[in-house]
Amino acid sequence: MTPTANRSATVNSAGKTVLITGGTGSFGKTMAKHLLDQGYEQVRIFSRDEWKQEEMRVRMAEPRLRFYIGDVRSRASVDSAMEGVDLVFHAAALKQVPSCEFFPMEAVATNIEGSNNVIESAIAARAECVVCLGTDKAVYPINAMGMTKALMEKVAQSAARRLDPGETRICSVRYGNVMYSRGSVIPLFINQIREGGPLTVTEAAMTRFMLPLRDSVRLVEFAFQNARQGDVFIKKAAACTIGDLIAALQKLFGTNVEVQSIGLRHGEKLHETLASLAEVHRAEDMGDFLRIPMDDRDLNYAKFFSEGEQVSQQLTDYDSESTEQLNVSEVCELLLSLPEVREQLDSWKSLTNVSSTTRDC
Ligand SMILES: O=c1ccn([C@@H]2O[C@H](COP(=O)(O)OP(=O)(O)O[C@H]3O[C@H](CO)[C@@H](O)[C@H](O)[C@H]3O)[C@@H](O)[C@H]2O)c(=O)[nH]1
Repeated sequence: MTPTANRSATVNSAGKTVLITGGTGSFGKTMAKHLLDQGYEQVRIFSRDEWKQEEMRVRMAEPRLRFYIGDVRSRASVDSAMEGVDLVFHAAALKQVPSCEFFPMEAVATNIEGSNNVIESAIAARAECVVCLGTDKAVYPINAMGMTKALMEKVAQSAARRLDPGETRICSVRYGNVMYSRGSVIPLFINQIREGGPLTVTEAAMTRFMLPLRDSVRLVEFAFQNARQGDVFIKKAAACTIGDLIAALQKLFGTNVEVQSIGLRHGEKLHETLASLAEVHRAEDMGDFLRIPMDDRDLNYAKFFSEGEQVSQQLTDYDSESTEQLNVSEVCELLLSLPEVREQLDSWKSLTNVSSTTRDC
């Protein structure tokens, strides 16, 4: 990989309309606020849950925000929100590993067919760019969530391959665990600490990439500013073990609650991979980001045979075991940079009168 400078094309937000599918989730809410701050003309939130939309409407009280009830599984409902849209951030998905294991066809319907609906609708409406939000679990996938998100990338690239220059640009991003996202382990552990334990650990040696929500917004923004047809972007990220995450939380909250081992859940990996060796080989190093270009050969493989790719022996997968590892103090620092964790700590301190904790990590 040869590093190139970060290119951040300046984006003219004036007069632009953005559609965010799954817009009431953690990513959607943060991205919507960011886009409004950037001066976008209209931000459309597309999702299934009217109550979450109502909450967001009241809390943000912003006339440039528009709400559309719909489901990516229904092309008609996507089409009705797509008219006049310039940029699409496709975040709607089934993301919980265990539930996708038990209901794989639901994951197929939302993550694959739903993504196809969003992409085809955007192309038909002549949108400028679609960014599909993916996951590290799509690389060497072993669970239904990762498999369906891997196929979302393939659907995006097959559409990208048939488009002409000047038509809608289709790209994807992959990221690892978003810290404090809904249903994820950090809010779960904090809750368990507040209730006096036990902390349920699957496997202390497991590693996960740790990405603050603000970095997922940066990644998506970087993607639409820099995407060429069919690209996949990742943001370089540090990782830590789940054991160190627990140690950091105990340290911050000044507790020593019992830790109970529950074993790996269905479809879990010990370590996650953001880019496979073959992808690292093709990737363009863009500073904090990697661009993985799509393989744009057509079906006529024979003519490329003599140019077959050689993968260097020195390269490895870009995974959560070999990336930069955070120690307990560094995990504390990262946790303290999250407003949600600081809020939890403040209320915990006022409840317990514990003055120990935090800033001495
Ligand atoms: O009670 C628990 C629950 C989880 N874990 C571990 O904590 C880590 C993180 O778990 P979790 O926050 O549930 O995330 P993942 O299962 O890794 O998947 C998340 O991260 C993905 C990106 O990699 C997203 O796409 C998914 O939506 C999101 O659920 C994993 O190692 C789990 O084994 C525990 O130790 N104890």
